[in-house]
Amino acid sequence: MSTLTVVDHPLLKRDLTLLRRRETTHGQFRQIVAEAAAILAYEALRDLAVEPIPIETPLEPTTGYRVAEEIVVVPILRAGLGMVDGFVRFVPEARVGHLGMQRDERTKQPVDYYSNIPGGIEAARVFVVDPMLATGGSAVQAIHHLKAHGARRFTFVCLIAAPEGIRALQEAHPDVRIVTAAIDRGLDENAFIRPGLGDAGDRIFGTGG
Ligand SMILES: O=P(O)(O)OC[C@H]1O[C@H](OP(=O)(O)OP(=O)(O)O)[C@H](O)[C@@H]1O
Ligand SMILES: O=c1cc[nH]c(=O)[nH]1
Ligand SMILES: [Mg+2]
Repeated sequence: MSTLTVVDHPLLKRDLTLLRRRETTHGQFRQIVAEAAAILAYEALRDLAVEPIPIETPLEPTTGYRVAEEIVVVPILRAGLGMVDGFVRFVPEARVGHLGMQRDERTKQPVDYYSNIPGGIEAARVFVVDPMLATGGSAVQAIHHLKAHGARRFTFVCLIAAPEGIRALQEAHPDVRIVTAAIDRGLDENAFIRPGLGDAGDRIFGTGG
């Protein structure tokens, strides 16, 4: 079974509180999502492989380290886009793929509308980012799609997960590590996470009225 990490950090608790609050503007929301994503990235990248390299300080030769793995970050559009900058600030060499998916409001099933996956993904560490893991349908389908492109090593990074989404993702893809800032109570009749933060995409981009 995959590992599930709930990142416990005081700044993340503060950020999540601001994201949940109704009165937070979309400008503030976007900035806070990026900051929270950076804190999550710090934890998600904890086991990144590094290799020793010889370097010279101004005083003498010594041994340094460089990242020894290919990294691919894949946001699930739209809302996942809000997490990319926070994530890649630690790994500027990462490639970024894009997967466009939108939940059908009636069926709650994800509908694919875009895919652009970088080559060489077979050997890469793939970090799929999306603020919300609700039913899990979007995450499950995204990872099926990436596996069909040859990807093998995954971490799914989100801000808020519902227990239903965690179960669905773990059942469909037991090999995928999940990193989240919070696990909420559950889904409502519209498959929205409660207490949640509302529609993440609309709140990041200022859409939805
Ligand atoms: O776990 P699920 O039940 O699949 O729900 C989660 C998905 O719903 C939201 O995207 P949405 O479909 O609202 O698209 P958007 O990012 O364009 O707003 C969210 O960003 C996830 O991708
Ligand atoms: O609570 C939810 C569920 C799906 N998508 C969101 O943006 N929020
Ligand atoms: Mg949305």
